[in-house]
Amino acid sequence: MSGQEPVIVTEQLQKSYGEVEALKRVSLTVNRGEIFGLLGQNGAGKSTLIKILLGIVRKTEGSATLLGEPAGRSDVRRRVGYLPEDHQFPQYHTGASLLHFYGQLYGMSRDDRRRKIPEVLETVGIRKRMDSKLRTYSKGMKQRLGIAQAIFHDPDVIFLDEPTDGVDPVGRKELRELFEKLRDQGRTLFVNSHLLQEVELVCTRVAILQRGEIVRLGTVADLTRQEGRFVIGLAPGQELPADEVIRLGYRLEKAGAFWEVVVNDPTDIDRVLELVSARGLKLRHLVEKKQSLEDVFVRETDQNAPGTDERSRKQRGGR
Ligand SMILES: Nc1ncnc2c1ncn2[C@@H]1O[C@H](COP(=O)(O)OP(=O)(O)OP(=O)(O)O)[C@@H](O)[C@H]1O
Repeated sequence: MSGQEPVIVTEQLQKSYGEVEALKRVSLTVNRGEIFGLLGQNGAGKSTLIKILLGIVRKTEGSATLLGEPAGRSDVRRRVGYLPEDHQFPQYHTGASLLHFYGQLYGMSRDDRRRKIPEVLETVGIRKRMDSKLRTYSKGMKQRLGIAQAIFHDPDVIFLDEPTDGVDPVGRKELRELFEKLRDQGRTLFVNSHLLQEVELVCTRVAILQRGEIVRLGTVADLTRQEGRFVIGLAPGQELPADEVIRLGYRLEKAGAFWEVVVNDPTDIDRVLELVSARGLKLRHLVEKKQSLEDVFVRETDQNAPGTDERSRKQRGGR
């Protein structure tokens, strides 16, 4: 059952590596049954946040709890799954032997492992290759195996760093469906991804981290809404009375068979609709315009911001 049961909570979380302030008073709550997306440029602090929650890195100030316990406690770690970015599993393993290895680490019995290995590999779509060596796996198959490793012990919270990296579009869709299934089972997913379209499709809420601070936090629907910008379509051959709409004080633009109307307050669209009705016109299409998550991200993250990672500046052309 999903609801308002906090699973990940950080309050005024701060982390410094010497002079570098990687996280500055980050307060965030993720509830049970959410697929939460963490976005940010290289060096924004995403990995630091995940590593503190996993108990790999120590916080400097503030608090971080996972499943109601201070982050990093060993009993909590057993209830957490983690897919690291750029994981390198030893090539001599097969898919099955790798999961035997991780299952042992998780304290699962031999019988349990034997029963669950084919099941979980079926779930991620690589069961047929369970006895092949990893050196024969494609990048997408390795990524699916990484996800199998992260969910093998039925964790309540799953951290996924770039989960669909190297997976083809059909595979990405299958993995999205898997993530939704895990969410429907009441698990909480915390996803770190550069693939903003992916995040937009699968995440319920997202946070944009910039230079250690959360600059935007909300549902994908809220972040991508363009308040007061509507697209209107009328029955074929009908024309919106542009002069009258402009006289109401709104902006109007024709876009193909549609009109884009910009009103001051979203409820003002009712006045345009009244006009449509009063002129005997037939409304066929009305939507509030959206922007992509990528647009929001690019606007929020100043590409030349000082303090972003040297590496990311180089990737952008050495500025
Ligand atoms: N062990 C460390 N010692 C010193 N500085 C560090 C260390 N780890 C991270 N940093 C710095 O902290 C800041 C945040 O880094 P972090 O790895 O958390 O960012 P990120 O958002 O995960 O980046 P990426 O998308 O490139 O993985 C960066 O300025 C980075 O250089």
